[in-house]
Amino acid sequence: MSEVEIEAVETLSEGWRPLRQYRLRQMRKDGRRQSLVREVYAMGPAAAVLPHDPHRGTVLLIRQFRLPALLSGDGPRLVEACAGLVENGKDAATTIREEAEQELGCGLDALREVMVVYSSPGVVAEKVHLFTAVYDPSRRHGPGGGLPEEGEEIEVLELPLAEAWAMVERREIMDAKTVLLLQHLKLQGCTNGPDP
Ligand SMILES: Nc1nc2c(ncn2[C@@H]2O[C@H](COP(=O)(O)OP(=O)(O)O[C@H]3O[C@H](CO)[C@@H](O)[C@H](O)[C@@H]3O)[C@@H](O)[C@H]2O)c(=O)[nH]1
Ligand SMILES: [Mg+2]
Repeated sequence: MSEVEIEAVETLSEGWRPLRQYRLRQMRKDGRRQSLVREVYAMGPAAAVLPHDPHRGTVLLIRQFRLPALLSGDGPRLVEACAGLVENGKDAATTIREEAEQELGCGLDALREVMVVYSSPGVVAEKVHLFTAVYDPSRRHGPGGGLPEEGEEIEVLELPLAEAWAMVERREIMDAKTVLLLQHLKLQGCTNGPDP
């Protein structure tokens, strides 16, 4: 008998993404088995990128409407790294280049995958691929803004890395993937590293 046995799966909701309830048997460390019921929001992978200009020490971020943040007493707009859901058989790198075009109006140069993180592993199956990228101001060819037909209204922010980090400390940036990427860049220095 394996460590986890799923006995039944029920789809509770077929909304934007399915919400499923799992009934399972799980082995504890002492060998005893316990029955559990767990609900999981069935999200696929996602990707996020923090573009930085090593010559000017700046980063590109976005500000967009986020209902869950509003419901938790913040928002209604959060400052975040550009991000998107990985769909239609694309890989994370292709997805994030397209999202950068749509949301930031910017082409990306060297792209580096620095981490893969679960965004909320107790509830959501989503893994987020976190990238840094070098950008040059000459690659900013449009206003960005996202897809109005999907309700997106995205403001692009270009800030010195030090100012973005000060916003984390003032709790003006509270999105986990964005904090991780800013911290990574702060630790490694806003330099122009080679492609992997
Ligand atoms: N969250 C959510 N989005 C919806 C829904 N219906 C439509 N959408 C739209 O689906 C699009 C998703 O846009 P992407 O750019 O692909 O994703 P993202 O919102 O930037 O992705 C980020 O948020 C996700 C949660 O919504 C995260 O899962 C992901 O990691 C990332 O942080 C948005 O236009 C959003 O408005 C809904 O019920 N829920
Ligand atoms: Mg997005």
